[in-house]
Amino acid sequence: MAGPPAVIWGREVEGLLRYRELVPRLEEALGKFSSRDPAEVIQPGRTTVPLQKHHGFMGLMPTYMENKGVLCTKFVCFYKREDGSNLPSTQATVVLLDPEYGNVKAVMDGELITRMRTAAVSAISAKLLMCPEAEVLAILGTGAQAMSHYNVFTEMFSFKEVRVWSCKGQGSERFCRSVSGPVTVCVSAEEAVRGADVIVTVTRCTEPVLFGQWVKPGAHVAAVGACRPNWRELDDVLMKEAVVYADSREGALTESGDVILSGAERRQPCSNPSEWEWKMQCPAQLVFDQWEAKSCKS
Ligand SMILES: NC(=O)C1=CN([C@@H]2O[C@H](COP(=O)(O)OP(=O)(O)OC[C@H]3O[C@@H](n4cnc5c(N)ncnc54)[C@H](O)[C@@H]3O)[C@@H](O)[C@H]2O)C=CC1
Ligand SMILES: O=C(O)C1=NCCCC1
Repeated sequence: MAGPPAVIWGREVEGLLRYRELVPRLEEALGKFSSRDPAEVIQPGRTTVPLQKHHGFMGLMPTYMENKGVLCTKFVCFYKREDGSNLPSTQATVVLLDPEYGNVKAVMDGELITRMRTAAVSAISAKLLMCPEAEVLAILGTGAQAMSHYNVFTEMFSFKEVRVWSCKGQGSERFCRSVSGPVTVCVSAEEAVRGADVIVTVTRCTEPVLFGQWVKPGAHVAAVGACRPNWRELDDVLMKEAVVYADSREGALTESGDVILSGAERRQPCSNPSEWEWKMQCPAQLVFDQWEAKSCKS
């Protein structure tokens, strides 16, 4: 009989995860996912259950990597409510199973894993797509994702300035206290993004906060927050002007309100894969993984 699963919670996860190890692992996993070889990665689109009464959703995210012998699933709950709760608006649990017998090997707190995984994937997209001379990073949002994005982007790249903005200044003070480097707090999203080389959108808004007319040509946008088909962070102008990339065409077309509602033109998969084999190209330059979007305005 299999022994009880290891339980890896909070601080223990914190002590184990480092971007310098996570980023190369994720790059490898993204490459395998893009190869569409079922022995490498099987990752169906996520199943999402609305928690209407609580203004939230539960997503079930299973993955199997046969060659690596990894079978796992994440359960993630995310909420839109503003009830003053101290609990994070995104909570997750990761369950690791033995693929041979199905017994549970480990149960892990997935909150930090979600924060770090998401930010690391945005940073990987920037590594591949942003202009190498990028100097200014702008982050829209000041919550958990904003902090993890600040951490990995400043660890991996040398920006001269990092700007941050949040709706009604919410959370800006806490953000500045929590991050370990310099940051400029902006009074409007426009002020934050004008002239920025890299823009990260990590808000919980459902209407556009980032407008194409503010974004400088060649800027790289990692649009993370609008992960429901009726949520937006980017306006139609940006979506139509940029070039859109996705590593899961299906995921982007099922979950990304920015892709679905903007009516951005869809082209056939490109035949010149870079390090990842991008599966979708649109006139705007946006990268979408199953749960997020990144863009580069051409
Ligand atoms: N693509 C992905 O893989 C992931 C996406 N997300 C999504 O990213 C977003 C941010 O997540 P967290 O940082 O964990 O949330 P959070 O609750 O910690 O932070 C949300 C931020 O958005 C701001 N905000 C809320 N309403 C706004 C509005 N109307 N306009 C502008 N700003 C507004 C808040 O002031 C706060 O700064 C959420 O929508 C979440 O669902 C989260 C994790 C992974
Ligand atoms: O982990 C993810 O992927 C999430 N996507 C949407 C919002 C919650 C977390």
